[in-house]
Amino acid sequence: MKLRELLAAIDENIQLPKHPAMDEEVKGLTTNSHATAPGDLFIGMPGTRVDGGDFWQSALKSGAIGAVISSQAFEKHPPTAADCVISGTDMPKICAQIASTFYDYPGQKLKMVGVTGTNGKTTTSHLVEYFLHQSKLPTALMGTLYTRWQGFSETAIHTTPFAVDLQKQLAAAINAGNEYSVMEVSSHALAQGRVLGCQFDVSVFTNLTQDHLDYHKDMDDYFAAKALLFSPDYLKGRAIINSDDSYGKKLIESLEKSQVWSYSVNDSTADLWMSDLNYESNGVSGKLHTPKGEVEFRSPLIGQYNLENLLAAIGAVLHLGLDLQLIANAIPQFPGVPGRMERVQINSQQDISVIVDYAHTPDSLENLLKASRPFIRGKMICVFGCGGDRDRTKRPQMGKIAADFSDKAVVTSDNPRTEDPEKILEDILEGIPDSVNPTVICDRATAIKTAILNAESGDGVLIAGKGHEDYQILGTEKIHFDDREHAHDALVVRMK
Ligand SMILES: CC(=O)N[C@H]1[C@@H](OP(=O)(O)OP(=O)(O)OC[C@H]2O[C@@H](n3ccc(=O)[nH]c3=O)[C@H](O)[C@@H]2O)O[C@H](CO)[C@@H](O)[C@@H]1O[C@H](C)C(=O)N[C@@H](C)C(=O)N[C@H](CCC(=O)O)C(=O)O
Ligand SMILES: Nc1ncnc2c1ncn2[C@@H]1O[C@H](COP(=O)(O)OP(=O)(O)OP(=O)(O)O)[C@@H](O)[C@H]1O
Ligand SMILES: N[C@H](CCC[C@H](N)C(=O)O)C(=O)O
Ligand SMILES: [Mg+2]
Repeated sequence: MKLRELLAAIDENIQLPKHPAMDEEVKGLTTNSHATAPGDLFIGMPGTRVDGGDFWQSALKSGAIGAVISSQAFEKHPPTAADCVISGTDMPKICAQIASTFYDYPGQKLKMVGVTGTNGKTTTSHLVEYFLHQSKLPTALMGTLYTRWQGFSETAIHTTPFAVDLQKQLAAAINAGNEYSVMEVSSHALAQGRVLGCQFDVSVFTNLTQDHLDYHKDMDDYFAAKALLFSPDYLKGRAIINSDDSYGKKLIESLEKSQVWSYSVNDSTADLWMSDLNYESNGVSGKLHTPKGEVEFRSPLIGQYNLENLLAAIGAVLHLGLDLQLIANAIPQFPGVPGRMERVQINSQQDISVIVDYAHTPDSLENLLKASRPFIRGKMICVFGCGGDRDRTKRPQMGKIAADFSDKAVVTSDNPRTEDPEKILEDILEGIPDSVNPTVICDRATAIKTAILNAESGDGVLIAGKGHEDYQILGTEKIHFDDREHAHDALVVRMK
């Protein structure tokens, strides 16, 4: 596509330069001046540290045929007539418009499900993917763990990719024969307009509890970002919303009634709800009521929160036309999600249960501990930490929750990033009452080993915070680290 045609996609009133590059073919798009290849169009994005537009000269030097940048960057570094530089004001929107046009509007062609909320996005989107696959509908999944579809899987860098990568991946998904896409949409992505240009047939809201207050000003600001997924810019179909959540209720009130299917674990006024509930140590069973009929099912997923994820996913796929009985029949075989309540079991003689889980917020940690209690005969030992360079206010809260809901808290490092790991531990310990005596071991490998070796027969060791992650970020370095491997090795030593 020629640069002139591509820029016509921008709905802002921009001034196009009289430059021969305007009639050149654009070979690719980039938002990173360091990764610019000859023939690219460089899009300068204002970030939290710098304005990418300030680097247009470097991008042109690397072979970009042109650059689209913010008006601030344009004024700061005015181009000459020899440079093909265009300026605009709403850069996220401009970037999304260019990216979706360049990749031929994949976000409008696929049937799209977007899942947002503080917790449960990865689990819910895996359930949606699973049900669509059970119905033989080719589906792409994008989220925290990976972008994948049949025959393809790539580890994700962000939960929600930036616009250029996102549109490129959606186009690749279509090329590979996919008709559906289910994606986690983070609040960062919504605040930064990463998914503009996508039209969602279903938008799901799981819940809103504290996280990311390093990035969002306060909870209202955080909620406003999440709520964008339900605005006409994004949502073209059905909103599936958790009405047991207070922010979910608020969201429902802001939307047309006919647009929403609410879900609740026990409120019969919701569109999807459960009766005859029976929580068991290895799952939950009950009768599901939906706008498309009623059905009984048994789910292998533990805890009320996973039932909520299931209701959200069922609502989404019912709206897409899947058969309710087929869904109910498929639930018992759901294989689970890596790093979510994942058991580490080395053999049948193992005398303690060990579970790795991605709980890294106050709410998810509390949920994990409450949901695990019924199937642990002995004491519940919770190994956890908090990420560095992220919301600090959740640290003492998580400390208090671990103290309140487990029998032994083992406080350790998560991903310290550029913070002093000992300082993060201090922040966590501030929330732990004086009457409680936690074990504090900064080195995560040692903490896991100590917890597993000191546990008594029948105890349960819950290792929270990193789930599927196979790395630890220390400073700016990323080392290989997998909770499951460390737990496995410690169990081998224990069972010798
Ligand atoms: C807060 C946030 O989203 N930050 C992202 C953002 O970084 P930033 O705002 O600091 O970017 P910046 O350094 O100011 O640069 C701005 C622009 O200038 C460009 N640039 C910069 C320097 C240069 O020399 N040349 C150049 O072109 C950059 O490529 C960028 O496009 O843009 C970077 C590059 O595109 C991202 O890698 C970075 O993600 C950071 C690493 C991150 O950790 N993000 C997390 C918080 C995140 O997005 N998480 C959510 C999930 C949250 C959840 O669990 O719900 C996610 O969707 O993954
Ligand atoms: N619906 C839910 N409500 C509360 N907690 C949940 C819910 N679903 C999962 N959890 C807990 O939160 C953790 C993370 O779950 P999941 O990965 O599905 O959420 P996510 O929203 O994708 O998280 P992230 O934003 O970090 O990608 C799980 O390991 C579990 O402990
Ligand atoms: N998506 C989450 C990941 C947190 C995982 C945890 N292990 C940490 O490093 O804090 C975030 O961006 O806050
Ligand atoms: Mg996720």
